[in-house]
Amino acid sequence: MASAAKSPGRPSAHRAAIGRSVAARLEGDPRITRVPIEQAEVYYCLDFLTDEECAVLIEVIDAGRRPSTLLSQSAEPGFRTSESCDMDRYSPIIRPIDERVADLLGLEPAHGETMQGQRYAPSQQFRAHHDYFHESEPYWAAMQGQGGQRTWTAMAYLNEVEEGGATWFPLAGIRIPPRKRMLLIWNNMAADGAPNDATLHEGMAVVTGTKYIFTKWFRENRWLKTAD
Ligand SMILES: O=C(O)CCC(=O)C(=O)O
Ligand SMILES: [Fe+2]
Repeated sequence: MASAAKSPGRPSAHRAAIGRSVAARLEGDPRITRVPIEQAEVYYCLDFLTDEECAVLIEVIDAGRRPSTLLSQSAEPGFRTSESCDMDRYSPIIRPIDERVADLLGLEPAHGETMQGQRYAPSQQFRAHHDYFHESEPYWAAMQGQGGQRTWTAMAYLNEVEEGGATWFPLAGIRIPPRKRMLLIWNNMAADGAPNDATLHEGMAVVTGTKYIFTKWFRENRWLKTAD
């Protein structure tokens, strides 16, 4: 997930096809709006969650939170200071939400990694990074056997944040302030199926309040090992 490498990966017809089919599904959904930028495919769905779902998800995150981790060993201190929580996809609370996200995108739930909750207290942040894997990094060999590249990201905001905590895409030139119940969705790949550098994004530091989100990353192939 380091952001410095020059060539993060090669074009892929398979990923390009996933990109086209998800984009077509999102474009055909009246609840979804595309952010008007050319550099990347970014969409949002305003009231994806109910207030009740947000409240329960926050409880789950608070009960299971631990310091967030990074794949890349080379990140500087302070790069990702939030707390995270792996959410049990088979729990009666998480499963329907998890499957609703996959259905919205038209992707197999089995391609989705475990949903991750994130909590940011004041000053906590996740500095600019890509969600896709850099295919020149040592971790890539292992990732290929676990579903391959990350294609789409879906991220939900679970509360209003008093100040700070926007999701900033510095290369695409957009800054999304947290908005309770909203799902933000983007394609980490370019039209040719190669990683899209313009999807670089940052979870900006929270200034006042606490920020809760969940993140759902989808792989190009099946991520779940077991039949479900
Ligand atoms: O906190 C945010 O707004 C961004 C989080 C993020 O980029 C991630 O979890 O991959
Ligand atoms: Fe991210």
